Amino acid sequence: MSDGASGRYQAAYDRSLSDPEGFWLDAARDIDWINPPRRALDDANPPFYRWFPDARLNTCFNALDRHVIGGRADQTALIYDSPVTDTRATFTYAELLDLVGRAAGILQNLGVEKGDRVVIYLPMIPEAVISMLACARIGAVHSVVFGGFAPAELAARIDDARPKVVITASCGVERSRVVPYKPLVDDAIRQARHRPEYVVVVQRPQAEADMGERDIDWASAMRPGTVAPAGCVPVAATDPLYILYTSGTTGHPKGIVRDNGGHAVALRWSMTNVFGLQPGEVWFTASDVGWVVGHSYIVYAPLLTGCTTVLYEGKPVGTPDASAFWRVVESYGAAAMFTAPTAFRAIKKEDPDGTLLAGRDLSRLRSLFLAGERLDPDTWQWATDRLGVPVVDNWWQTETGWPIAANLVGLQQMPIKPGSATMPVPGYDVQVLDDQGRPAEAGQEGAVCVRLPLPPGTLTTLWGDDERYRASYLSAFEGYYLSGDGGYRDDDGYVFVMGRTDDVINVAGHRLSTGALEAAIAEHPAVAECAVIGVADPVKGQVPRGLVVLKSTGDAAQVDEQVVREELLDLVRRQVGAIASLQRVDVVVALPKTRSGKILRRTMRQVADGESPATPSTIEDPSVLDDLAEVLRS
Ligand SMILES: CCC(=O)SCCNC(=O)CCNC(=O)[C@H](O)C(C)(C)COP(=O)(O)OP(=O)(O)OC[C@H]1O[C@@H](n2cnc3c(N)ncnc32)[C@H](O)[C@@H]1OP(=O)(O)O
Repeated sequence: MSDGASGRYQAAYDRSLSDPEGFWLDAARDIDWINPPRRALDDANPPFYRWFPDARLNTCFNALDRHVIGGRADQTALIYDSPVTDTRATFTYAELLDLVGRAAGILQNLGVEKGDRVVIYLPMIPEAVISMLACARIGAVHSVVFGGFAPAELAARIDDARPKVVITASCGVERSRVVPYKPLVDDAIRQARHRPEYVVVVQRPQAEADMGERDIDWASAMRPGTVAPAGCVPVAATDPLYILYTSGTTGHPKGIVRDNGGHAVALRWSMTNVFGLQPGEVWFTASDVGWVVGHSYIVYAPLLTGCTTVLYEGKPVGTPDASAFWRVVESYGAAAMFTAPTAFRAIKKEDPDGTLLAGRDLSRLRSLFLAGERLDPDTWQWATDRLGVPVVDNWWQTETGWPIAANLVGLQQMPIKPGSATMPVPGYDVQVLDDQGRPAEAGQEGAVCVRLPLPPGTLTTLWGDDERYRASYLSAFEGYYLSGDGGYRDDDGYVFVMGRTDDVINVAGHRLSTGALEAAIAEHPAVAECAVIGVADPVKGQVPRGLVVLKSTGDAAQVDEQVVREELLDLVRRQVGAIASLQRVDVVVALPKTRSGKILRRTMRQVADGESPATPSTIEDPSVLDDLAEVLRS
């Protein structure tokens, strides 16, 4: 081990694995409990572990009420900064508590009770934060769906979560267009088998929505005096706080279940020990509340810590230019910022010399954190040179909810190695395993796994599907959580994560299933077979590319290939969403497959990325791959 992995970090890490009870019961002291935990881990039913099994709390109380009671009533809790609507607003802890209490009261009046689900399909507006906390306040389970998903994807989530209420807005505002959300919700409910009882609508002036019988106007319902604020409903630490859907290898999304108690303890601990933030400081995460980074580090962790959090409705470039982030950091005196590498690649492309930083006072910024996809060394170097603060890569997933590997600047900053997320975070016993499940040598690539039990705050199961949870994550290697990412650890124990080992792709930090994109393409009547692969892109990391084989008989045989290509691009946008837009579609004669019929997507991706992979020994017909090489490399 290098000096970097000694001292405070190593002591905390070792204790977290040798004495998880003591470690996490100590961390739990930073949370206000109704019944404090006497035990940390319940391991009576492996592989289903539960944290703080005898404790009760309310997550919203910890995020709001206790700060108001404890003297932060007049401190800004939330800053809303929206360059796309030219709006800025601030909410103190007392104001946010008042709004959340009223929103929770509305939900209760609509019959939402502890354990009921509420789907939230909102853009980056304060009502998104208010709605999440309102659910937490009454013990309801929220499921936020990213606004870039199309109605069919929203419908799949509605059918799985079976919400009593959907909360939406009349529209979202993108860089160059207004996206009406309400018609998308109406369409999704038409497509879904489950019928939510009510849709609560935040009307925005950029595009007002038509209201129907089941629709409730947010502003009228929230008017002071109209609704009694709801109090905090006690829940078990093991009760679900939220479901967040993520892409798996098939088209059917996986509902990650997060509990209340483990989540509150882990996020509060991470905010100070991983990210180095203290109560009262300003924190800026540029992501979306529809992703786990938004859940954990726009909403819950900063508010559980008593920080001020920035909710930014804009882009890194184009709203209005590549100085947008610097303006926000300067305006609010952010102590740290968190975003995805793709955002920095976009800024670097627009302003390679960082000229737009000139004259900006970023003196309060101590660190920049980047996660959501691999941080390439070039982008790390560019950000480090321009900002002059530690640029900290951290690796984690929707499933874990908080970092698995990071440079823990709050606990002990370690030397940075570009391309590495640094060391495993306390609580995570990270192991790289070879095909046979044996520990890989230092420097040898393998499957990045975490020995069970996972620490508090990580997924407890998949919503309504324990068996899929087991099959997806726990069956590859007995006693380990399979992350789905490949990578290695070097001689110093540093973790290098290189990318997915399955058919999940990462486009601009958005995790997408090639299966979902292929399902959309397969709906076209002229398509006989198809494959989607993620190919390297200098800004978005990866972009999806389609390869289709057309039917050779019947009406479909007469189609114009160019027309089909355009229809397929449109079909994917309509079925999955704009974030999944195919970079291009090629019509090919055949797709390379194994003798058992599995399409060789990984091999095609490697060829498309300019690599020369060995032809797999299981290939059915090597000439198919040879014939495709030119198309893939084009
Ligand atoms: C560690 C755990 C995790 O991994 S959690 C996931 C972390 N990932 C992230 O935080 C995502 C980071 N990426 C981003 O924030 C964006 O991609 C950034 C970098 C800002 C670029 O945004 P943008 O230029 O819009 O490109 P994009 O590829 O995201 O979008 C493509 C098309 O989709 C649209 N879109 C996007 N968001 C929405 C939305 N909320 N509602 C409606 N539409 C949306 C965009 O407008 C864009 O459309 P178009 O193709 O231009 O017509």
